[in-house]
Amino acid sequence: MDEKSMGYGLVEAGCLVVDKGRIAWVGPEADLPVSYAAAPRHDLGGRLVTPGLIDCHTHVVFGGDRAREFEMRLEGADYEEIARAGGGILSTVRATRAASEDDLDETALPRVDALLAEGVTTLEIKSGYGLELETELRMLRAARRIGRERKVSVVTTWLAAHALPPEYAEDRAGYLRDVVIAGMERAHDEGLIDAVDGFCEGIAFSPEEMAQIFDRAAALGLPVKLHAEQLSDLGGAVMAAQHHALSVDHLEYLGADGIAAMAASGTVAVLLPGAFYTLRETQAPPVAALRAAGVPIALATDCNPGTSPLTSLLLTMNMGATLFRMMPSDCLSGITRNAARALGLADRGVIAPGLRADLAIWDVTHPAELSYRIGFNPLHARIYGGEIV
Ligand SMILES: O=C(O)CC[C@@H]1NC(=O)NC1=O
Ligand SMILES: [Fe+3]
Repeated sequence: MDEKSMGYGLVEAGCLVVDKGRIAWVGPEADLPVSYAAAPRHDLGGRLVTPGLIDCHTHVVFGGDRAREFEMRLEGADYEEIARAGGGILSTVRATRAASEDDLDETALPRVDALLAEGVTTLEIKSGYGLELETELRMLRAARRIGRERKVSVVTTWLAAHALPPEYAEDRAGYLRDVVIAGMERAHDEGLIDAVDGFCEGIAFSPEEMAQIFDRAAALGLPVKLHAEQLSDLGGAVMAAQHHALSVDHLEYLGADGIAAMAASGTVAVLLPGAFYTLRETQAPPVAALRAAGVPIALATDCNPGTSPLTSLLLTMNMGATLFRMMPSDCLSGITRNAARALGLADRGVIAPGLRADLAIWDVTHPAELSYRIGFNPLHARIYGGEIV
């Protein structure tokens, strides 16, 4: 089977030139320009080279864990019983509010290291477990610190519109005004956020509430993205596309109007099979309709303690193929080119001259192995900004 015909864009017997952290040239070794003939060489032994992996949707910074809740669900407890027993998002909020920046950094690093071990070179990290200003800011400082402590690019996202905290149970408008919007302005002033997100769902925030937040984000020059149509179709994707969102994420219940709006706005569909799997959801996102409409499709771990305690983009690709029927070449694009697009990053995600030399080198005989194998990591080496790390 001709691998090129499977949409990988493979270059056989290829060669690439790295200069000052950027890709200077890429192509068949036989075509290497003479000017590079004397450059120092690393023989990769014919191994597969892909762009470095990009996890474009994670909640990897948080306090505590939800393992007991996992047991309760298996014992048959429903969402209400778990909430009454102090479970759910708000149990992570309590643990995160009680955690210092050091605690948040130290507990996130093992999760981040698991992702880097599979070739991740860019990582998106959201706030959203503070639901009050100081903790939201502390989460984001921990996220920025991870980008200094590890050879990885960290992109941060404001997600105070994740859930309504108990202290605002009777005052939604006050929470949006005094925490979500005022906090977004403060985080932006401190250079702590690169984008704004929200959870648009019956148990969280409405499209109308999210539109208020997105209007303010646009005034600050911040791009937006949205968790939408995960459990129902409230029209969040249509609203997000009307606000030129970088991406809309989850999308199990996305309808034709949302697909059309995303196609028109160039918004990326970020699919999160880890949450679909953990919640034992039965409604898969409309992958074929998204492809037919030309909507770029990305995949991400959605690493979070409640619905997707997943720290493997390789397993995420396998789930995208097996659960959502995506082709392995589309799964690979979903964690490279389209994931970069979901973050608004035009300088990575593809191996091309001028782009960052963020690369992953693999011990596989066929690119499809990256989606095919379950629980096996064939990474040979990770290259970040042109350096083997
Ligand atoms: O349960 C949690 O901790 C997060 C749930 C997670 N957040 C969201 O917006 N959708 C989800 O599945
Ligand atoms: Fe999420």
